[in-house]
Amino acid sequence: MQTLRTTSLEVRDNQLWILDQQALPQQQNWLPAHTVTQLVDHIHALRVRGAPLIGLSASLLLALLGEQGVTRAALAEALEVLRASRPTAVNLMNNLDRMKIALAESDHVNALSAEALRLVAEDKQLCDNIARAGSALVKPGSQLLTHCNTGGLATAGVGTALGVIAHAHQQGLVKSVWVDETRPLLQGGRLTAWELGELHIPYQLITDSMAASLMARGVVDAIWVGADRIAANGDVANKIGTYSLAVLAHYHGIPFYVAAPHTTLDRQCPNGDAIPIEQRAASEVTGVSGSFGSVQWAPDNAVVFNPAFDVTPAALISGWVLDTGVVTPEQVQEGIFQP
Ligand SMILES: CSC[C@@H](O)[C@@H](O)C(=O)COP(=O)(O)O
Repeated sequence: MQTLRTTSLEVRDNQLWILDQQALPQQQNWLPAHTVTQLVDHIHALRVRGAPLIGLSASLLLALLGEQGVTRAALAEALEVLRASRPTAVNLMNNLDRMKIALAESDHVNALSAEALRLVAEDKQLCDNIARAGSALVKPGSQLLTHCNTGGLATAGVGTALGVIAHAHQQGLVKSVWVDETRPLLQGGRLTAWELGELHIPYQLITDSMAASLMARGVVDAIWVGADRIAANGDVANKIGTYSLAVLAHYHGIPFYVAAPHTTLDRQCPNGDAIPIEQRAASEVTGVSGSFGSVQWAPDNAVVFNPAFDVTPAALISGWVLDTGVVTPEQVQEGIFQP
């Protein structure tokens, strides 16, 4: 396969490499993702993360394994192992459905490579389209708030919600960005803060619990988040804490926008209740770990509940900004996402 490089994925010497998103921003470590076991391990540990990126990494690895002569039966098995690596982000399943069709072709090796490269190129384009569509909603001088990480690290392009913010900033529309640190794994504090710094976009990092008081003070003009799955009724699963922001935005009369590519849509999923929510290890809540080591503050026997995502009901969303344009609440009510 040709050499390829995105912010956090690289194909070099016919092997896949990933930028370790758990070590960022203190360390920029490129790690091998040469086998299914390695990639699944990276995905579980969130070294590879973000809805679009998970799907793209899995597709590229399958294509590379095909080129290395792995049998069609073993590739089919690998595809299912990768599909099961994380349950909530539907981009993984949607991308792998396309890879499965390629795997069934007579020249499956070339078909897999072509499809994986197409998925990467498409994702880049989808991000650009989202950025353009979304920035038209940003008012001049805006102070925006975002949650988790939805930038170039999480996609093959400029990102989704963060892509909108970056594009709007280029147009001179953004005054500054409030970055939720995003407990428990700190994707905001580690990754979004780093990406905004690289892009020279003014930001202030806050703990998640500070968002309400900022809204009350009138210093948040709009909230922009990404999505891991959009159900047919418009309900959205995204990083835990997103729902709280939507409730707060509704109370304070602040627009709440979700930016995502069409690969995040699940028309077969009727509503948010049907979205599988990943539960994660207690250790993520009892302490924190990273390139600096790990710290535990909770008692050893602390009982923990740690859902990675929550569901924001469609009624709290002001607009779904897709690569195809902005979808309004009225259109969602009329069933635009229905199968
Ligand atoms: C463009 S990324 C969109 C979502 O995947 C993002 O908002 C999110 O919730 C990521 O969660 P993560 O657990 O870090 O993979």
